[in-house]
Amino acid sequence: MGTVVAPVDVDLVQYWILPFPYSLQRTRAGAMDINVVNALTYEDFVKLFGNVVEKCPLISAAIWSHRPFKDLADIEAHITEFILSLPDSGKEGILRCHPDLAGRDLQSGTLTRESQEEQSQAGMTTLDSAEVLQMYRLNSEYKERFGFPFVICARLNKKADIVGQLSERLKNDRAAERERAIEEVKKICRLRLRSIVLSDIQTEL
Ligand SMILES: NC(=O)N[C@H]1NC(=O)NC1=O
Repeated sequence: MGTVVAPVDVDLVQYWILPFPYSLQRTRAGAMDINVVNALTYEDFVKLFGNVVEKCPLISAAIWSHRPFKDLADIEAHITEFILSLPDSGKEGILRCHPDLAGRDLQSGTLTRESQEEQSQAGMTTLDSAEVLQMYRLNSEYKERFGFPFVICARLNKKADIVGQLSERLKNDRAAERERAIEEVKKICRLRLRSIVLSDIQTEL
């Protein structure tokens, strides 16, 4: 592991991120020790950050080349740059890696851990049967229209907002909606990154 360089006015505490065998060190103020992240092999980096964009470990594998990172924001900036450099088909590919909200993966228990937590936080796991049917119909209509699933940062939206936005965004044209959905992917990514390295800090966008 690399040398730990800490500001003089903070204590470093050991911080375990399960199931990864690393103790990332952080300051009392919550700042990540970027040196520890920069010392990760690419295998471990991808294990740790591989799902910050849902089911797209290629992105963290790609941005590992940009080490050393200055800080968490720098990692995020490289992820954003990578996503924005993709052609439209690549951006739509990223969207297609996302599970529907309240969809088949949720019903069958096959969501990723992150997505399960997010969907649960947004109330998607406690819908009644009429609400599940409503989500199914809106998701199907959306996919039929755009060819990719409706994506929204579930941790920043409650059930009613999600239904409202799903209906509203159906009115967009495909290009505008692709960009809108990628903005949501960036928000999801930002919160996932923060919860990996700053799990006790309240986050806001
Ligand atoms: N479809 C969709 O928005 N999926 C997601 N959103 C989110 O915050 N987590 C997800 O899996």
